[in-house]
Amino acid sequence: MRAYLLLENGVYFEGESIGLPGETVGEVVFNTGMTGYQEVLTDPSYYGQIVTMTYPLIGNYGINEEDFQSYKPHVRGFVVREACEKPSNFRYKYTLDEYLKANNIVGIQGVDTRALTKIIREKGTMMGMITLNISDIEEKLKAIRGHIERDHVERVTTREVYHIHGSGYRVAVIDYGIKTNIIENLKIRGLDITVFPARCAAEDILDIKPDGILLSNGPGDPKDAMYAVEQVDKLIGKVPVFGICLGHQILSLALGADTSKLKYGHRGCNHPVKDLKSDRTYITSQNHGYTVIPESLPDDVEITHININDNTVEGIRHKKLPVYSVQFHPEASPGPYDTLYLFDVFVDMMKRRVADV
Ligand SMILES: NC(=O)CC[C@H](N)C(=O)O
Repeated sequence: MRAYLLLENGVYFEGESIGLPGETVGEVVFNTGMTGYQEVLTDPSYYGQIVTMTYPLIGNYGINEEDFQSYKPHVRGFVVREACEKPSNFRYKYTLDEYLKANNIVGIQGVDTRALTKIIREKGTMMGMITLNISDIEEKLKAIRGHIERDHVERVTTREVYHIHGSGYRVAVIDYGIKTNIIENLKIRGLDITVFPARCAAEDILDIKPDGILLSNGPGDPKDAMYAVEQVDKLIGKVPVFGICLGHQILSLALGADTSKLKYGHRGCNHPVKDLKSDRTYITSQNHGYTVIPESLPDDVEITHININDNTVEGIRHKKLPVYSVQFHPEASPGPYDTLYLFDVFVDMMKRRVADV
């Protein structure tokens, strides 16, 4: 079946429908990972976005039961050059097309994803639509341009508080749209985990007497989650706080800094990030469209990591309090394990604090 990807500037691409044959509107972004499409599909941070993969063959190792980053796909739409119909992998359970169909995700293949990516790189991220016909293009452009969403985090956060028993330090996790592998990395370290919804109150978190607090990744503009910023502000200085991606942005806002939108974001598995203290460069997994403005950081907060490609802020730390965060994804999934040690830094902070008290 024929399908189209229509961009808000009127440019469109013709292709073939994959997944649910239908119509969908979202922010069109690109991911440069050569693998990891299953993790990308199910990462809640992509909620509301039509994701295009720049690697031309997607689905070649299928979809398995082990690599999901949440219980369902959260992308608004999926764009590929070629969707592989005959995957080959011992873990493979579903083809990409089967998985998209089973989860009502609209997709398109046969798109010149290189040309599409060049447009986004030149003009910046824009809204778009996957649709089965473009006969009434003006109407569709109106729908695309008028599409506004502001409650991304509330759509993906947990509804209820839940607990995962562990024998180690007690960690409160605020779920803004958390990826499974972040929880997995806390579990591996034996931590006792309580996960709270995004709209939880700081008092409820402090009630469980946590040894540390983790602020998760999540979708959308951090400034749409000012309710979260207000609560995090009350938590700073109480116990160690570790922020990842959206958690890093929310923490930065709570510390008094400001954020802005990047032209086309960082999404992929090979973004070089320099740890300014050790002077080492790590290869990181990234998925973000917003960034912390360096000049806006208060004096008592220092930049710990920068992106080597564009010098944007990739990590911060409070100079006196046990508070730090990173813009990239130390939990990988997809991507390299270079920065898993950041979870050990968190455990160390809790250890030192407990020893101090
Ligand atoms: N992965 C994330 O947590 C993304 C953070 C935020 N939604 C951004 O796009 O910048």
